[in-house]
Amino acid sequence: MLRHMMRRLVLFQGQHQQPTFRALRGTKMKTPRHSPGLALSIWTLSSKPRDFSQPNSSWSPEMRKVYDHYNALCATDPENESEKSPWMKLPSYNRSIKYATGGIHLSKLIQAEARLFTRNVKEQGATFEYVVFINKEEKSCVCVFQSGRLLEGAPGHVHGGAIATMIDTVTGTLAGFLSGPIMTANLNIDYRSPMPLGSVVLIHCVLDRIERRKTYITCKVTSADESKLYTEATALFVSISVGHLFGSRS
Ligand SMILES: CCCCCCCCCCCCCCCC(=O)SCCNC(=O)CCNC(=O)[C@H](O)C(C)(C)COP(=O)(O)OP(=O)(O)OC[C@H]1O[C@@H](n2cnc3c(N)ncnc32)[C@H](O)[C@@H]1OP(=O)(O)O
Repeated sequence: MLRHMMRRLVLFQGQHQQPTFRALRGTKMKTPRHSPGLALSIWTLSSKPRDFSQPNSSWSPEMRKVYDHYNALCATDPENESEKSPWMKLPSYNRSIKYATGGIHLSKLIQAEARLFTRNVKEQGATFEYVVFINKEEKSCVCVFQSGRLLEGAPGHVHGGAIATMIDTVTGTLAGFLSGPIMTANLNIDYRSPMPLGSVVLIHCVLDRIERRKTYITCKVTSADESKLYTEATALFVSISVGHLFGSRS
């Protein structure tokens, strides 16, 4: 049954689509088309998992302020309803499989105890608090990230591995949004200044280019007011078939 359901995963290509999923009848898995168009993966069942990117009591006033700023950009102007905002807030689940409609059911069948690295601690605010906003027209995104006390590296500062995790997550989210199922093939990071623990930073990512199965993303991490540069990175994601994750490359 599981194999049958996995076979029904297909890719959906369409400019300016909201991240909703649609039942398709294809039985063969397809690899994504490699244009900068937006691509989303789909399953056939439907259900709504918990969105971890909603504001919570651990958020500092600064985190809330920046979130409110980008959230407002997502709203459609009531005086010009025909013009939809290019910005959208992405939901955030505790397993990537849950992005697919029906994924909440599959997540109970496939390694039910597994959790996304960045969403695996119950205590709010202790590790990674973040929200990703995508700009569909610019093929870019901004992540508002507040680091928690359990992410310490150098005293009082965020661990470089935690920063790398967030860069991988946000560049990977943009690449996945644009190109469908992908895996990180290469990540280059320059740490420019130490990031204070507990601070709110912005992770800005933009599509550099897509070449065949390769999606290249560039990334900058700055302070919330964008005056200070913390980190710069480039990332390469390679499109995969779902079979790549389940032992078959067909
Ligand atoms: C609304 C929905 C939004 C979506 C919302 C999703 C949200 C969800 C949140 C979580 C987001 C987390 C994102 C984290 C994602 C990981 O962290 S993934 C974990 C870390 N990565 C891995 O474990 C990958 C391990 N490596 C592999 O599996 C394989 O090496 C790869 C990367 C799939 C490539 O293997 P392959 O498919 O056999 O491809 P291959 O033919 O070797 O290479 C294809 C092309 O890529 C090039 N290439 C491959 N590797 C490299 C490399 N290292 N350097 C340079 N070039 C390379 C090749 O030269 C080739 O180039 P061309 O010939 O086309 O020019």
